[in-house]
Amino acid sequence: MAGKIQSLTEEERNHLLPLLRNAQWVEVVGRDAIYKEFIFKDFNQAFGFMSRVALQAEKMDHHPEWFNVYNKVQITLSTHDCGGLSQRDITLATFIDQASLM
Ligand SMILES: C[C@H](O)[C@H](O)[C@H]1CNC2=NC(N)=NC(=O)C2=N1
Repeated sequence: MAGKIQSLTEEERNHLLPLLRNAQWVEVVGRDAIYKEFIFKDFNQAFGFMSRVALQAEKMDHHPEWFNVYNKVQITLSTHDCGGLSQRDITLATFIDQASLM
């Protein structure tokens, strides 16, 4: 349905993962996924952010695993269709970082 999605190559990882780490994304232990925690002023700010991400996720047909309590949003990104990180996770992570600044 979603077509063939390629896992990131070693070369792509060597290039991209340092950039993600600079933006406070971390590699999940024991799983090919990335994780970041966002803290906002209050629930309204957190949920506004989640709404922006949700609309983009639907557009991309690529969805975050996330957990929210009040002003905190914890996000894990991975591509189920390839069992690990793909370019889609990088694209969504980049969008998420922009959306968190709005
Ligand atoms: C059927 C549907 O297109 C797929 O299940 C999509 C939906 N959203 C998805 N989100 C994520 N994170 N990974 C996927 O592989 C994925 N696949």
